Amino acid sequence: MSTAAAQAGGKGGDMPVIEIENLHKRYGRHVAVHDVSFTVERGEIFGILGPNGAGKTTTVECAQGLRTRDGGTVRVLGSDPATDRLAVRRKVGVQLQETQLPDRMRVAEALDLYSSFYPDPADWRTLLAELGLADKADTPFKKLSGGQKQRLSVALALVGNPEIAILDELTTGMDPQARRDTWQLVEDIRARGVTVLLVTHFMEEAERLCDRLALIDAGRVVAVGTPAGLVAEVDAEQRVRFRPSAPLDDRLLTGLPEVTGVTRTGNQVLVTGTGNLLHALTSALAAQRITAVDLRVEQASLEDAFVALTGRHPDRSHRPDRADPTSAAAQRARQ
Ligand SMILES: Nc1ncnc2c1ncn2[C@@H]1O[C@H](COP(=O)(O)OP(=O)(O)OP(=O)(O)O)[C@@H](O)[C@H]1O
Repeated sequence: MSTAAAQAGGKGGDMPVIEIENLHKRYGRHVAVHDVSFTVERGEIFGILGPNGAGKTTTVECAQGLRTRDGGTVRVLGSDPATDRLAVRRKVGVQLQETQLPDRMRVAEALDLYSSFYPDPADWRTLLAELGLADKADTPFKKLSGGQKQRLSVALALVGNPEIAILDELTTGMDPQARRDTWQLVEDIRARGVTVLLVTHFMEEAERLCDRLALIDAGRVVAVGTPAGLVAEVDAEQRVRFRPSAPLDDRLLTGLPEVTGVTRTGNQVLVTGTGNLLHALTSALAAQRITAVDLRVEQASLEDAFVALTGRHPDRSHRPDRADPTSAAAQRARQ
């Protein structure tokens, strides 16, 4: 393990690398970020999770000094990005939502250019090899596949040897395999000793990658915690799914105090409830000599927690197509 990675492992005692307190940002009369506060510790993968338009990108853009905040305080590695933008930019690698390089620019040219912005750039050839792009140095940008473009954008974010990498919707538009490969990439970035601030609207991504996350909805932080901690905070219903081995009268189940609902799909029964649901259910079935075939207990997920906290599904409210002309990114590009 590198020294940086070893340092990254020790979270206790260090000052947070990012501190955001009561951040407020308006675009004209529209309040994009009402009140956002969270801190990111050195060496963690910290997620900002929320639906389309929640204010995630605005928040990280304020942290990078790309946007001027209207209220609150922001400290990144001890500096205020609003007044000390250069210091922040040198230490923070940014993978933009939609990296667009000139079509004909070759991978090596792009990396040379980005390297020239930093006082102590990484050896980009090593970086390319690590990202599986070693043989693409002479390839023009437009000839890269979607996944290769994404990896190049990660290389560009890392070429300045940053202490923090901000990754915004890194896996949007990827197929499941490419998404999994990219998750590995994010873990590799952290293993290099880089703190990762990850913006996402994918539950599974947040649950799988993030040490801690802030759930953001409509410009406000709804909760901050570990994925497991957030799930535990919400007293979500338990769900048990099975096929009865013999005809079953629903009233046998609905009569149990632990059961709050019974629904059927084909020959499958889904029982929701609280307390010691599984025990109550299997005992009641056993008394009727009925076996629960293919019995599955479904754990509450981060999605359940999000829905319980906000009443909304973060994935569903997100547009599938980032080229949507009404999208926040498109609006930003026009301004
Ligand atoms: N430049 C801008 N001018 C006006 N309104 C904007 C601008 N940028 C963002 N907004 C609005 O501010 C709100 C927050 O947008 P933001 O992009 O920060 O959200 P987000 O959570 O990152 O969503 P997305 O996934 O679409 O990027 C949205 O209502 C958006 O339409």
